[in-house]
Formats: sequence, structure tokens, C-alpha cells
Amino acid sequence: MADVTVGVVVFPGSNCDHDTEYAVGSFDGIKPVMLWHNDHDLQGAKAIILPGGFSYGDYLRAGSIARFSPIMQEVIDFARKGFPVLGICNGFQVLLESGLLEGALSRNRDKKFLCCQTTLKAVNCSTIFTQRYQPDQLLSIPIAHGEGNYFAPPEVIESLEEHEQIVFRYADAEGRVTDEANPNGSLRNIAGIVNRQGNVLGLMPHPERASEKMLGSLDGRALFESLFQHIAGV
Ligand SMILES: NC(=O)CC[C@H](N)C(=O)O
Repeated sequence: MADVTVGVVVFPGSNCDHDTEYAVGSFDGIKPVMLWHNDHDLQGAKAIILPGGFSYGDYLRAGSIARFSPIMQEVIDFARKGFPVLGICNGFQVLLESGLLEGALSRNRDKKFLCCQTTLKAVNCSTIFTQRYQPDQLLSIPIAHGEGNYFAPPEVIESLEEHEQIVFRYADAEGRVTDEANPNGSLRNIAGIVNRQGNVLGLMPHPERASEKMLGSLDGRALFESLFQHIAGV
């Protein structure tokens, strides 16, 4: 059977594109293909990943320029048709700027770039991105961002809660969702959300940096496994 293709979009300033390509390529039956920001062709991809980095130097606001890249017109159409789109870190920022997810990411609470390991609680494990996790499973996955402080108006937060669209929250080692465990000031310790239809996920932590033993954690692998199981039955 031919490999199933997964597209990884490359913007000027992406810097996790090849890490993501490497992680995706480590799964049998899945072939990553790099998609240039200036193209319109998704090359038959069955899922699209927007990787981490500093697209357009984070000028104005992280993700605010990448959102206007030619390829994003196709990614937005693809998502609106119900196909899976995953945004990691800068990719999450691009998804918010594109209107595919609700809310915004502002500067971290302490106005510092944070690069550290975090504990995440997988609070919704019935999405296509998290079906391989156990409910409330704790995961060790790193963050590396300056603008990861999730914000949305109260009615949006309540709607996200009501429809179980909050997928990952920052937690402590015992799984308590506390202010101390919140690295960047995100409302409700939000680390990742999914859209109402369930086909678009954005998260600030980097699962591709927790996908190999040598990296100190394998906890990100199940996210890719979940997605690839959905698109390819692998
Ligand atoms: N690792 C990344 O994707 C960086 C995200 C983003 N440019 C920020 O600093 O907020």
C-alpha cells in the first residue's frame, strides 16, 4: 500500500519544520512532504501540520503575516472541508490568526521567552489527535515560546469548556491544574485547543521534540499516532 502523505508547511522563519518532518517520517506508512508557503498545492496530503518557528520574524504579532501566505488559502479550505490540521507553537499562532481557532496568544505573563519541559494533562482524549492517550494522562513535553499566553473573552472560554475543546492543560507532577504549573499565564492553564468540528488542533508545546527516547520523552508520539491512525489506519 502506498504511503499516506502528510504536509508540513514551511514559512520564512519556520525552524521546527525539519524536526516535524523527521518525527512524521518515523512512522511506518506515513510520508512527510514539505509545502512551501508561496505554493498553492497541498500535494495530496491527508493532513497538514503548521510547524513551530518565527514565521516572518514574529513581526507585528506571531503568526499574523504567515496567515496571509498563499498556501494558507488552501489550508483554510482544507480545514473547512473537515480535513485534519495540526498547529504546533507558531503553527497554533497561525491557526488563531487565520480564524480556524478562537482566541489569541499574547506575550508570556513574565514577558520572557520560555524554553523548558512542561507537564501537560490530556483532558480530552476523544479527539482524532488524542485518541491514543488515556484520559487525564500526564505528559512531559517541552515549550519554547515568547507568545504563548492564551486569551479569549469569557464567553469563548465558557464555550470551549462546554464543548470540551480544551484538549491540553498545563499541570503539576500530580496532575493538579494550578497557577504554579502555568508557565505563561494562559487562561485556565490552556496549552491546546481543538475547533468545534474536531479537525483542527493547536497547541503551544512541541510533541515533535518529545518523540524519541534520546530527547528524554516519548510522550508526544501518541499525538502523531492518533492522527495517523485517523488518516491511514496505521
Ligand atoms: N517555537 C516556536 O514556535 C516559537 C513560537 C513563537 N514564535 C513565539 O516565540 O512565541
